[in-house]
Amino acid sequence: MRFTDLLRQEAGPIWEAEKQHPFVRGIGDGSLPLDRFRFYLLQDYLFLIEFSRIFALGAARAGDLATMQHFASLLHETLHTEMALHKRYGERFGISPAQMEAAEPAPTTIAYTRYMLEAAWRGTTADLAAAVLPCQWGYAEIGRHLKETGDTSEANPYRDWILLYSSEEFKATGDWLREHLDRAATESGTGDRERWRALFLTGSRYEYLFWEMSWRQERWPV
Ligand SMILES: Cc1ncc(CN)c(N)n1
Repeated sequence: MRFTDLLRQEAGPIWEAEKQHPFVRGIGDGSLPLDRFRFYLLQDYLFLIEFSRIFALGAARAGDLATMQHFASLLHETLHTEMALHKRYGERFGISPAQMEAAEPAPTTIAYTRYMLEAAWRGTTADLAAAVLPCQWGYAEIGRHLKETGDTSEANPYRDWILLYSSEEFKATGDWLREHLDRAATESGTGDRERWRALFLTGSRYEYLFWEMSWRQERWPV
């Protein structure tokens, strides 16, 4: 069994809780209140800016040209394809990209992005892959799940979200990160694999928390 399959198996209950989360279900059937999606959109825009820095670090750290190219294309996809989706949704809400960029990050957005950035900054490109896999692989899985079970008609305001995250192009980004981590796992000892396991599980929990934050429209208490 692939190392990343073992990680996915262990994180099963967390990933299932994500699929059952009212925010995710609401995207799927289009019932999510718009103010909750608007909150998510701004936080996710800020999230993606920090997320992009992680891929830039991956490119800088890469041990070979092919790995550098993969991280550079992940960086490009995030900055140009994913963020373009967010900008289009922003337009529908009458929010400009500059306003999105100036939004105040909520506690969970800061905690999650800094958690990943720290792992990427201190570790190897395999550590980086373990930390970001729950994002790329997780969104691809949720996107596919919602495409299969949800409403992708024009009536669903979140249709474009579902279509992007269920696309083959998006799935390929997570597939490559999995291969990168699996390759490292075959050449590493228990200590490394344990660290990657912890990064993957904590990342998965933060993914859940991000839905929860958006559902509750989390704010600083004081
Ligand atoms: C919180 C979160 N996690 C993952 C993704 C997919 N890159 C995202 N846009 N936002």
